[in-house]
Amino acid sequence: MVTARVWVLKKHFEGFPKTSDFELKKIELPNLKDGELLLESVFLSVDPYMRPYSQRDMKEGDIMIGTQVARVVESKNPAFSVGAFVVAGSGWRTHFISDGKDLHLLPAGWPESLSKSLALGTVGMPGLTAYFGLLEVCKMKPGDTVLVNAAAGAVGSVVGQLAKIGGCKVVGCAGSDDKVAYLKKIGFDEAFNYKTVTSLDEALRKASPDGYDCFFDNVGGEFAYTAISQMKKYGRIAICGAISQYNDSVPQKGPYVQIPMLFKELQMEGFIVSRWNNRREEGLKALLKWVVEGKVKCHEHITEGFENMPMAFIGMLKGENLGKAVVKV
Ligand SMILES: NC(=O)C1=CN([C@@H]2O[C@H](COP(=O)(O)OP(=O)(O)OC[C@H]3O[C@@H](n4cnc5c(N)ncnc54)[C@H](OP(=O)(O)O)[C@@H]3O)[C@@H](O)[C@H]2O)C=CC1
Ligand SMILES: CCCCCCC/C=C/C=O
Repeated sequence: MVTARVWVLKKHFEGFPKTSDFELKKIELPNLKDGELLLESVFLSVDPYMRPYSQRDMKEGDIMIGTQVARVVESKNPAFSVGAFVVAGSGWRTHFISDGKDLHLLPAGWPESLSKSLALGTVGMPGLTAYFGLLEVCKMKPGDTVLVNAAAGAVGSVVGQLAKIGGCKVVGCAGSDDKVAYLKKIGFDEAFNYKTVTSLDEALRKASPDGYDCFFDNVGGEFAYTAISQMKKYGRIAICGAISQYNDSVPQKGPYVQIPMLFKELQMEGFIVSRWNNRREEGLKALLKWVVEGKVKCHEHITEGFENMPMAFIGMLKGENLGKAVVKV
C-alpha cells in the first residue's frame, strides 16, 4: 500500500492566494489493476493559470490542478516500463495511479545530461506557448521588433530567444534588475525593469523609437494599454496571459484600446496553447533541438520539497522566479 501526499484547495482564493487556502492531506492508494501503473512525482510545475483556472474549474476540497514529471515505480501496463519518465497532468500529488491514457513520454532524443524538469518549462507547455504564440499568433517575421513582458519568466524568456532566432529585434521587461541583466545575457537587444522606470511610455519609446510590430502580452492591464499605444501600423498582438489581473476581486477599468487598435489597424488575438495539441511533437522537437544546440538557454527557479508547493506557487505569482518555477519533490 502506498500513501500519497496531496495538496487540496481548502478555500477559493480571494485576491492574492495565501498558504492558508491550501491543505496537505494523505491518501492511501489501492493496489494496481491490469493496465494501470503507479507513478511518483519527481518535479511539479507551479503556473499562473492555476489562479484563474482554480476559480473556474475547481471546488473547495479538490486536489490542486497541475502537471508533473513522474517516474513509473510499478507497472501493469505493457506500454510503460518501470523507471520510465513521463509528463502527467495529475495535480499536486506525490504519487498517483494512471491507466496510461494521458501520459506523455519525454520527447525522443532527450539527453541524459538534460534535467527532466525542463519538460515542464522550455521543452514543455510554456515553451510551446512561446513557439505557437510567436509563429501562429504574432506571425513574426525577420526584421520585426518584438516586445514581451514577464520576459524573464518561463514563457517570456523563450519568446525572446525564439524571436532572436527568427531574426527579430527583441525588447523585454521584467520586475527586477537581476532579471534585466539575465535578459541581456540571453540576447535580448533591450531590457528594462518596469517597476523602477519613471515612465513606462518613455521606456518603451526609448527601447524602440519606431514602435513595435509584435507584442507578446503576458501581463495585460495598464501595461498592455501603454504598449498597444506604441504599436506600428498593422502590428500584431498575442494575448497570452493577463497576470496583472488574475488576483483582482474587482475587474480593472480602462484605459481602453479601441483608438490605437482602430487607427493603427492592429490585430489582437487571445490564444490557449492547447489549440495546437496536434502539433505538440513538432514544437517539442524544435525546442529540444535549440536547447541541445545551446541556442535557447534555460533557467529554473527550483523550490525543494513537496510541502513547499503553496509557497512556490505564491512566490511565482509575486515574481520571485527567474525562469520556470518548479518544485522538486
Ligand atoms: N495562453 C496560454 O496558453 C498560456 C498562457 N500563459 C500565461 O503566460 C504568462 C506567463 O506565464 P509563465 O511564463 O508560466 O509565468 P512566469 O514564469 O513568467 O511567472 C510569472 C511572472 O509574472 C510576473 N508578474 C506577476 N505579477 C505581475 C504584474 N502585476 N505585472 C507584471 N508582471 C507580473 C512576474 O515577473 P516580474 O518579476 O517580471 O514581475 C512573475 O515572475 C502568464 O500570464 C500565464 O497565464 C502561460 C502558459 C500558457
Ligand atoms: C492542466 C494543464 C493546463 C494547461 C493550460 C495552460 C493554459 C494557460 C492559460 C493561461 O495561463
